[in-house]
Amino acid sequence: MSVRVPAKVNLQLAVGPLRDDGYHDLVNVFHAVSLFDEVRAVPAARLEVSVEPAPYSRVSVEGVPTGADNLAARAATLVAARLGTPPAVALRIRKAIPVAGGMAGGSADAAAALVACARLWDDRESPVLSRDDLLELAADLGSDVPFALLGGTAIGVGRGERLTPALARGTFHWVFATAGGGLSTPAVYAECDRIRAADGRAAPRPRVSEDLMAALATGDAKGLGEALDNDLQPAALALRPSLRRTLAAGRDLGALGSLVSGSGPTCAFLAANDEHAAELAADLDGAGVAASVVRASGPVPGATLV
Ligand SMILES: C[C@@](CO)(OP(=O)(O)O)[C@H](O)COP(=O)(O)OP(=O)(O)OC[C@H]1O[C@@H](n2ccc(N)nc2=O)[C@H](O)[C@@H]1O
Ligand SMILES: Nc1ncnc2c1ncn2[C@@H]1O[C@H](COP(=O)(O)OP(=O)(O)O)[C@@H](O)[C@H]1O
Repeated sequence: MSVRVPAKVNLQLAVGPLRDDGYHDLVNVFHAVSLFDEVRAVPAARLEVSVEPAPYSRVSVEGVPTGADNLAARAATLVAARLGTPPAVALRIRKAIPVAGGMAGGSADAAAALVACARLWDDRESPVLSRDDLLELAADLGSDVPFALLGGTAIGVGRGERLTPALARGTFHWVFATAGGGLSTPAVYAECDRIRAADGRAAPRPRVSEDLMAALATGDAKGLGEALDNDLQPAALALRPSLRRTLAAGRDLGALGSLVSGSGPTCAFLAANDEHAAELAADLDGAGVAASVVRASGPVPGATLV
């Protein structure tokens, strides 16, 4: 059982105030891009996890847990518990999504494991677990996991787990600049709170950008580039100042828009078309402002059996 699952970039990440439960209310416009992890689920005596870079990928998998705390292993355990079966599976993860890069690679692997294990253990004719059940299990695993199941382009509210698909026309072409070493998501949210407190600014109520929605609905890459917005970006830049140079290089090289993806440190650049993306990727690579440069397009579907 093999499942392919995409990375995401956040087209808009509007962060509201810190809630009592430690999370922030968001408007999170997710966009799935064609950079894929693959999770293979093979029946085994007990739960096992292995993690390796995907062929031709330059992703470092150092530090990714291979025990019960791997998000894919947690997903398998949840599915097994719901179906009353032992979690007897070996999960073979091949990563092309940067680790701790703000592209939700761990969440992607969790979504892939949910789909693979449900397929392995659930009744094919009359499944116990519906699509909604899987979305619920996904939300228990993490705020970004439901979107990795859904894919496409979608607006997430609440913690980011309550999704509505967004109308999007055509294909958008992206270039991603990865950084050596990740950023911790909780640390970036905490830095965002700290900066806001120091500025004496109350967090505004998050709202969807109308300009962004219009650009998506009409397939307007230039409009989309101008509407990209991430409230976590100042915090990511404070924690990793070198990203300023990366973003500036992309802008100078003619990207239609640039931003830090989610909590970073991966930077995303929007190109006008495929050819422009190829040029931009080569130029960014030459500028020496990133650990690696990869191209991808979106939207693409969520976790899919292959
Ligand atoms: C920032 C975003 C943007 O899509 O993604 P990444 O850049 O990490 O991929 C997400 O909000 C990350 O979602 P995810 O990585 O699933 O986070 P979770 O496991 O649910 O939460 C990890 C921690 O992030 C913080 N968190 C997460 C979501 C949210 N709405 N408010 C928060 O404050 C909390 O400190 C929480 O303890
Ligand atoms: N399958 C997995 N792949 C990647 N990281 C994982 C996985 N399971 C658990 N983790 C842990 O989650 C952390 C965040 O991973 P990731 O989802 O790649 O980043 P981000 O939240 O920035 O998108 C990693 O540093 C790692 O310790």
